[in-house]
Amino acid sequence: MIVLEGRNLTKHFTSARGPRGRLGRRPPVRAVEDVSIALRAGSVSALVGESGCGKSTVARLLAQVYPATSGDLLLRGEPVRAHRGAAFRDYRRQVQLIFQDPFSSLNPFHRVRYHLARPLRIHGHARSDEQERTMVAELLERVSLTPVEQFMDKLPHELSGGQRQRVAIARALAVQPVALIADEPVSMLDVSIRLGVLRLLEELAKESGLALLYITHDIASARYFAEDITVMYAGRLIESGPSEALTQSPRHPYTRLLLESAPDPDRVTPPDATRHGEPPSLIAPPGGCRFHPRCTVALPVCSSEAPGRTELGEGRWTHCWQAETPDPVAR
Ligand SMILES: Nc1ncnc2c1ncn2[C@@H]1O[C@H](COP(=O)(O)OP(=O)(O)OP(=O)(O)O)[C@@H](O)[C@H]1O
Repeated sequence: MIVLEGRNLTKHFTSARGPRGRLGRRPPVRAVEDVSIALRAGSVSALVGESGCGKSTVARLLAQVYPATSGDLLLRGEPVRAHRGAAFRDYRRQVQLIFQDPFSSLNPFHRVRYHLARPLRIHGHARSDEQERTMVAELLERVSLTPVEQFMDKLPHELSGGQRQRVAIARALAVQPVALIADEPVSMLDVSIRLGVLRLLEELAKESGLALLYITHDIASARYFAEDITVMYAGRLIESGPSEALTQSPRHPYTRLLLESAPDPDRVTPPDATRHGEPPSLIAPPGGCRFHPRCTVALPVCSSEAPGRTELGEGRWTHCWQAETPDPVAR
């Protein structure tokens, strides 16, 4: 069941720097253009792309941290219209965000107990002190911070990075959301503990029926954890499909580049993500397909017209003029 859906989401920011145009206005940063994405109950989806491609902006649009320039949100199939008031607050409760840096999202002066009890109180889930204590303990157990008594009264700085991220996850769960958007949730954590936090998120999605969006620059981890992957480049979606199929036979040259650049223990020479150049500016993105200046198999049409969406069957699609060519790179 689709829990949360963004349809044709577009976000243009007013840029604070750069030259002004003829009317004295600065051109907008076209951070997100025409992004459609659907999250399913009990399922992990991944949104993958390089730094600056607009992933965090998509996360914030889905969580309604700020409004979209255009496009629609649907929660359980119902269009979301409230941008303030009780219905808006309820939406913000149901769609929770987990950030990259758990330290900055926890108040350094408050103990773990406070961080978890506060949302329980605000949303009326705990009606007595005793119920609150029980619920805080349950939340800590759900994120495997046990024995719970050891963690209740800790301050954020007394916890490891992984433990802090688990507290942030528990806090998000406290308000009983239907969707969780995890924006690079492990990229600031020690490599040795990343797997544990990702497994926890996966378990929570499966057991609690949460719809989980895992946002990452690391397509290798997305392949491992997510059922489906959507790839983003310079503000636009370029390819999507079931993780295994997409990573086994990528159809967009950019997805192929991402896979080639991903860490691979069997490869002798180190990968070079910038082999085909750098991502473009989002103030003046290239015309046509935004990837064409970096694409090794670009055709003349790629620089003049943006490719529409080609359905490839079995839940796969891509935006590429050569979508139907089996392997344009190998030609
Ligand atoms: N509030 C803002 N005002 C102006 N420009 C912004 C704002 N937020 C993001 N941008 C710009 O929008 C583009 C996309 O940023 P975003 O943070 O969504 O990318 P990202 O893929 O999440 O990158 P990273 O992984 O580095 O966070 C960038 O060019 C960024 O500078």
